[in-house]
Amino acid sequence: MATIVPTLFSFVRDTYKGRFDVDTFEKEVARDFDNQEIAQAISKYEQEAKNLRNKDEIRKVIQYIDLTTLNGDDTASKVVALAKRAINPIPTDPSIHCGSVCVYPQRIADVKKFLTETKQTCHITGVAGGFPSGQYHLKSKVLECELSVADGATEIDIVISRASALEEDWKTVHDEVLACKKACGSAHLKTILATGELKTLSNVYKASWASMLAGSDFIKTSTGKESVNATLEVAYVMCTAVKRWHELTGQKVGFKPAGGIKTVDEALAYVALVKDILGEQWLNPTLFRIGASSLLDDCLKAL
Ligand SMILES: O=C[C@H](O)COP(=O)(O)O
Repeated sequence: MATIVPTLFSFVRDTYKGRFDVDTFEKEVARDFDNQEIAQAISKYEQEAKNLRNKDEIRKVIQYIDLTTLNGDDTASKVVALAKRAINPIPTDPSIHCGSVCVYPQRIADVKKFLTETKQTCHITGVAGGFPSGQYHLKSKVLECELSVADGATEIDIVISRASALEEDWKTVHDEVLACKKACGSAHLKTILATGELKTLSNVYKASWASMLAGSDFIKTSTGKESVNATLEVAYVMCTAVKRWHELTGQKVGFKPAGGIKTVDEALAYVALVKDILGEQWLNPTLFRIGASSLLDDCLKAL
């Protein structure tokens, strides 16, 4: 029975793939969150982070990192230096690699060229689809995904339309993610909810659900450009949605907190949260990443 139920749900999901039924969606996402319960869970995760702080866990954190630079003054030499760091973040231990190197679309080809010339491998994440605001025509979002994959990105981080989310137009949120998913081909799609702009936890849950329905391989909290980025509170809500999705479909969607995570202690609190809500099986770079530009520095200091 345990295996039949996910199979049946997978059948239902696949039958309706690409179609968004508003009534079914509203029924599934109608739920409240108990702020007190979330606050208690968060203080437990912060406490557990202190217990987790050891060299083995820090090495694991390094492997979760999507090592990021997303600046207007990024150049080929800067992203190549970052890729070298992502491939060998601990100079004395060549067995450890970051999850990926994460750059703007115009810099993807620079990283790809370096990897080809040096015969090295590393996942390349390209932010695309109107990153960071999402305030662009769908055609250009889709084109950006296609061009990024053509340049060598193996993973694409897109943003949802916050305008549509705030207008409760979840069908448009879903349909845009679906269009980008198709444009990504075999590249993994991580969908950024930009939770700091979604106003309510209920919207965070709905945005998570619409993104997973549209085929996202990961859901990600933030771009790093909002005034409020990753928080344990939104992580709790997003992982609850990922858990529910897994119960219904048998599919494991990844989770990526990103933006403002700078210290080992902060990163380990997310590790404790994922372990508690989704289980140990999520704690590997296939299902858990941390988007961060400076976290690696603190990890190396702590080793
Ligand atoms: O996706 C990754 C974020 O943009 C990184 O944000 P951060 O610079 O605050 O670490």
